[in-house]
Amino acid sequence: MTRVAVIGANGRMGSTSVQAIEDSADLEVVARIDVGDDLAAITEAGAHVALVFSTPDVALDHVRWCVEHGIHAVVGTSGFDDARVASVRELGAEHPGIGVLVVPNFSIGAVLMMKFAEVAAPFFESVEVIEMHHPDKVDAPSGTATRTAELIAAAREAAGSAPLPDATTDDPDGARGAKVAGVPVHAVRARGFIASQEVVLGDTGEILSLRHDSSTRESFMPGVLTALRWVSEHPGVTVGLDVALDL
Ligand SMILES: NC(=O)C1=CN([C@@H]2O[C@H](COP(=O)(O)OP(=O)(O)OC[C@H]3O[C@@H](n4cnc5c(N)ncnc54)[C@H](OP(=O)(O)O)[C@@H]3O)[C@@H](O)[C@H]2O)C=CC1
Ligand SMILES: O=C(O)C1=N[C@H](C(=O)O)C[C@H](O)C1
Repeated sequence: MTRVAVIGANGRMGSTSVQAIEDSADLEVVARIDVGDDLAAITEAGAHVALVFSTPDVALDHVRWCVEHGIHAVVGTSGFDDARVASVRELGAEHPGIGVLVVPNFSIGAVLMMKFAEVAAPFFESVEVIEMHHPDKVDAPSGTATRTAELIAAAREAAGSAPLPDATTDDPDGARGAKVAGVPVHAVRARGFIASQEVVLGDTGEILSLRHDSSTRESFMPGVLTALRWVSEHPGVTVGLDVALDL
């Protein structure tokens, strides 16, 4: 049995993950950490792997604590940007046996949507990302949208694509969205959504829409379990579930 500590265990994703881990045959929850709990409970419980679903303001501290204490970490918290990844990578060099897997989105469908967007991006003149989430989400744009925009930008740069066409000169209220790696990203927050994203690719006379919807948090659980099984066998810092899925 792989012994798992869940950090942010009382939250929406933490509590759903606790249930999924308990329902699996080969993983067990040995520590449930939330606000006010001492992280020492993780080592005292003999955890092998920590699943981090705490809030973006504290997740880096949690991951660093895990690496320093010889615990592999799967990071689900959003906002884990390049600077945070670099900080963990630097720390990880002092703990070479430890694996850290940062996963912007655990849903297999969302991972495929990001991959399809990366493949398609150089073939279209225009591309924009629209992400839609529940209004209790604290960060925008979503980690998924940020990762998607970065993958799109890298694919277009590698292919030598032209800049995205846009004649807008007057946009005092930011109606054209945030620019992530140069790609427009639009964030919707509305009751009824869990997590959705549409990548709109346009060229003369055609539009390709790549849309993914998670309507329950259970949609993330196969990816969470895959990541927990994968991480201890893969030392170093890895970004994206696509790597663990051999995509
Ligand atoms: N990678 C993926 O596929 C997915 C990622 N996410 C991301 O996961 C993160 C969590 O999302 P969600 O579960 O909806 O959010 P929640 O706010 O429901 O859960 C976060 C939990 O972390 C707790 N927490 C806050 N500070 C600490 C601390 N210092 N120590 C321990 N626990 C702490 C919170 O407690 P309290 O409420 O008391 O502050 C809360 O219980 C977000 O960044 C979200 O974007 C979400 C869905 C899928
Ligand atoms: O907060 C959420 O709910 C989600 N957060 C992640 C993100 O920011 O991309 C993953 C998913 O979109 C749900």
